[in-house]
Amino acid sequence: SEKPTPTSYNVRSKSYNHFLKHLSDTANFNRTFQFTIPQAILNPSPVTTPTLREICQSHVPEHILQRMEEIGYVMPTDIQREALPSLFSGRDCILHAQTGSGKTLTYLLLIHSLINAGKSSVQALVVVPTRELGMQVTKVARTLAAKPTGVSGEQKSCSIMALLDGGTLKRHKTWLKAEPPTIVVATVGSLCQMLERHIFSLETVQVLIVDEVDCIFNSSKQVSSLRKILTSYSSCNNRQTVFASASIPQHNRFIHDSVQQKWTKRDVVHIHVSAVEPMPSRLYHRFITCDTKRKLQTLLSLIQSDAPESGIVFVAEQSEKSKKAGKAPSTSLLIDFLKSSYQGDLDILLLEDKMNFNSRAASLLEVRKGGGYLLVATDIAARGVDLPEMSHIYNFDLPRTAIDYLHRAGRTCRKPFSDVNCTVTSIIIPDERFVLQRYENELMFNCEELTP
Ligand SMILES: Nc1ncnc2c1ncn2[C@@H]1O[C@H](COP(=O)(O)OP(=O)(O)OP(=O)(O)O)[C@@H](O)[C@H]1O
Repeated sequence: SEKPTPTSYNVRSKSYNHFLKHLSDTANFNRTFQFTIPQAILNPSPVTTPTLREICQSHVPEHILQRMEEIGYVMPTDIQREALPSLFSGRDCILHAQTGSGKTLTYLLLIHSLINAGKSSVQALVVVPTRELGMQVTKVARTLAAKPTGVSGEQKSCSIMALLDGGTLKRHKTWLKAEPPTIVVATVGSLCQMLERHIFSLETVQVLIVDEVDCIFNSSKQVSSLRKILTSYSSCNNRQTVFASASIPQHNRFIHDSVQQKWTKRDVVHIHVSAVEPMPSRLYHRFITCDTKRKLQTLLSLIQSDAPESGIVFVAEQSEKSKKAGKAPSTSLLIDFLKSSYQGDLDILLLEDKMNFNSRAASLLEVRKGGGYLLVATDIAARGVDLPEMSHIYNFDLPRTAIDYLHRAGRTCRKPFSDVNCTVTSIIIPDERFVLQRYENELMFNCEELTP
């Protein structure tokens, strides 16, 4: 008998349709080639998109479906439409789709199709790379699990624990002993600590999600812990495993490794939406060149002329060399400069790795209140954080890699079904033009030059 092998689906994007149209034009013009495109591709019969309810109907409990609609999730995004049937069939899955495409709701609906809130055991685990993303996933999960308005009933709603770096593990220990939560959202470090101390086990976990999986596998600090979680503390045969990210470099290699290393089962399915368009098409990319000394002033002029609804100014983390030289970090310089020179209405906030956890949480709480702020941040804000009001991204320092560019840019354009355009502007020195060009080639986008 044949062994099942990984499957890869590429969901056709707009550009691919353009390509087909081009082929068809060429074929009609140059008939001697007898080149025909099947009618089913050229004129596909109109298909009505099923609603999220229709996709989830026989899998997800009714109160969750009601709640989902109450929040405003009615029609599925592409990744939800493509992935949910495979997920409900029980297959392990790699969710690979643009930033802001709705991967979180996709895996939360899977979780609700599998868990039983009446049972007192940890049944679902979501592993994330940062505390910030963990806080956000927990919030979305709790919002979805809350009782819909007007529904009283005796039904027990599931409890969700956030087990994140910087939290008080003592309180979690008591909670886990008294009544284990149904879903745990955890950062790799905190989870491993709990598992190593035998405070809880993954024996009862039916579904394990790893969000921003490439980010975790890229970090030498986190990778060995994640391997232990996937293979020593649990087995892929006893759970359904889902990996999610907008970027999975060398994904064929990654899928191969996932099977070889037993992170997933052999028949893992790779669902890749918008394979030829890695970033949302509503994003407008620009760059402006100036010398290092003019960067602050250039940023200020841009902010004043753009008047963003909300924006993030991304700054590189301070290098060891600069720290040793006793220099102030760029984040502090930038915050001081903006506070003293910016005359507009936006609140200026800071989010960086070296802030203590309470200050980080306070900054995030502030930005989640809605628009009207300018967040100066390191790449800690670049992964997964969902701020739907965000209209402008400024790369004060160019990201280190094309993948980092993609995730920074992806903090905008986060309203599915919206046609509002958002802008990413990189402030570069002349030598960096070549680097930005490389990102443009790799991510297939076009960056327009602004003249000062
Ligand atoms: N079916 C839907 N209808 C309307 N809005 C949706 C739907 N699904 C998700 N959203 C909204 O889309 C936004 C982006 O979703 P989400 O944070 O899950 O994106 P993501 O794919 O995880 O992005 P990233 O890769 O950046 O983490 C959220 O504000 C979410 O509420």
